[in-house]
Amino acid sequence: MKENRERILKIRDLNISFKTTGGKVHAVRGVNLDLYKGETIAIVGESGSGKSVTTKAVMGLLANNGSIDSGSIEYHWNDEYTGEPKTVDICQLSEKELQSEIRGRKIAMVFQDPMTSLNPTMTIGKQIMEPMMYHYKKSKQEAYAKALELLELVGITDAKKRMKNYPHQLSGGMRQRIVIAIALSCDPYVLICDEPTTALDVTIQAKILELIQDIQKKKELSVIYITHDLGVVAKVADYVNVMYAGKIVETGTIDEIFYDPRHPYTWGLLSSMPDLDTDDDELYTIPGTPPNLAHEVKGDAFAPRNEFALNIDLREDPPMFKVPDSDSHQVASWLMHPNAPKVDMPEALRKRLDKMKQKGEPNHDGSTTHLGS
Ligand SMILES: Nc1ncnc2c1ncn2[C@@H]1O[C@H](COP(=O)(O)OP(=O)(O)OP(=O)(O)O)[C@@H](O)[C@H]1O
Repeated sequence: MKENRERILKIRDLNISFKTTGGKVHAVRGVNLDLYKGETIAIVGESGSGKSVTTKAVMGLLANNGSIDSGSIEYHWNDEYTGEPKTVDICQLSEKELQSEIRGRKIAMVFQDPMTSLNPTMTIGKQIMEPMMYHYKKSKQEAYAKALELLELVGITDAKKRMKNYPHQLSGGMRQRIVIAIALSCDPYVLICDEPTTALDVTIQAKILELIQDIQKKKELSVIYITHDLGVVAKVADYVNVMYAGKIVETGTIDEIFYDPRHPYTWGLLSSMPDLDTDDDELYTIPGTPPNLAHEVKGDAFAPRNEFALNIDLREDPPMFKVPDSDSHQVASWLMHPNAPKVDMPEALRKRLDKMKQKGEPNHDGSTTHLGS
């Protein structure tokens, strides 16, 4: 772990619900999360686990039927002029403050499908320039010059010509580069990438991830990835947060989550991750389905799907247990209680993870060195 890490986001006990015709959906249940300057965290979990809702709350972008019932999302920064440390709770800001202070300017988001974030009727140039003119009151000339710079940064050649193009004239990979350029146009400190490569083919996916990593290094950005894809996580993340039914059930460094996972849900996710040696037919799927969050969850929400569930799981929600000898690894499972029976991860997964370790995966910095070295 790096010394003198500078915390930029601190989420504590965040609870979010949505009013629906089927009742109140408790989508995010007591989430704690930290993000430090220049670092990358990933939030992983099955569909509906609350990944997007959590990060949308960070942007102050919850749907109209949603509300933050309790908790805080502190954003920390140093004042541009005085250098003084400042803190704001994003949950307490008005829409106007969110628009002028946070969204785009301090925290920007890249969504899965570039076509949904680009305006099909507006040229690329205009779409990159507008936020700068709005947020920073840049003149047209300044915004134009910066837009060219940004297009270069995201690896788009012939930038002047591209500025005049409309989104449909570009390939999927190029469009995602444009979306990244727009996200970076107001020099945010945090970039949230929601499944940024899912809609792209595999070779383009790798290029976009590399691009985000390059830019991150150049600009000391902090990045949050939301993804189903543990392969993406392995390539990019420093820290991983595993989410299930609105809760973070395991958190740790990438090595801890990939080589020493403790939560049976994390075991399931890792077992169901495709790799080059696995025939798709052999892939494991976690049995059952996540709970309906419109109903109150009693005990551990994962218990009905957990072959290792204990009696207490049916009655009480487990707290976060610290894994001994680690400052970063925590697990919400009663199996971590000192009096719990000792349960090891499934043998097939152990073998799989050992094989990955031998191969030097996860290879999140793009190098060929083994982790932990
Ligand atoms: N506007 C809404 N109204 C009602 N329920 C909602 C709304 N938005 C999200 N939810 C519910 O909140 C829960 C968490 O959704 P969320 O989109 O955060 O999941 P996710 O982990 O990001 O899934 P995915 O990977 O599919 O995007 C789900 O049960 C979802 O149905």
